[in-house]
Amino acid sequence: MSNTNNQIQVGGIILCGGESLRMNYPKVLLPLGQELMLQRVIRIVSEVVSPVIIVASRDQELPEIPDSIRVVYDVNPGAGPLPAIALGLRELERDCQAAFVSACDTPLIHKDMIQAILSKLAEHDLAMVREGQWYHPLAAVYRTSLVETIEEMLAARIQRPIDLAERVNSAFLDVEELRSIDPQLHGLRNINTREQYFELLRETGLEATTRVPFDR
Ligand SMILES: Nc1nc2c(ncn2[C@@H]2O[C@H](COP(=O)(O)OP(=O)(O)OP(=O)(O)O)[C@@H](O)[C@H]2O)c(=O)[nH]1
Repeated sequence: MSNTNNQIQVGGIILCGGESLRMNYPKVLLPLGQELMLQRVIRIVSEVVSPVIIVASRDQELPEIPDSIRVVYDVNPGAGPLPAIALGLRELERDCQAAFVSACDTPLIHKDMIQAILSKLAEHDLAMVREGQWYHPLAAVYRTSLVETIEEMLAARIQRPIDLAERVNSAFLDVEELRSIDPQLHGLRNINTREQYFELLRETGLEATTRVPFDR
């Protein structure tokens, strides 16, 4: 397992405190074969970085997760990704110089994509996937030293991760570059609706081994 980037320690932060409104079912608990969605994302992210922490909402149900995975809870539930990222960076700052940040709803995330993002960091403060005019702040690596800047932004009610990317020394991994290792960009595909979930089960062949918790 490699968890360093130019000799720095890189941890992982998985955000899972969203409301899952479009799914109308907790995404972290969605079965995918023998695993639940969050268990799968934890497994894959943990293959590349360590330690891995979860940022959750205090009242949400979580699946069983390995003892090595710490869970921290949103201070203001539903405040969105940037406060959750700040919380995760604070939690990791003693052990790590940077953290790979992921959503919990990108089940096809893979090792090669995470490593490609980490390799963009070099001397930058942040490395993020860019898709045309869109950015993927939850497919990105952030230095833990950014936490003060993020907290200042939040205090000024600036909440968009892209505003952070524009303020600091950022590197971008263009999706076209990513296509050389992941032509369909599976690693970025997020599952928000039941339709997308069923499509995923069909396309991956997981349908046969998955006990779906709601009617089709
Ligand atoms: N800890 C934490 N995670 C969040 C928060 N908001 C979103 N996330 C996570 O960020 C990722 C992307 O979230 P969205 O795509 O907006 O999904 P969502 O909020 O879960 O679902 P919708 O309610 O359908 O929008 C998911 O992994 C969410 O769990 C938050 O306020 N706190």
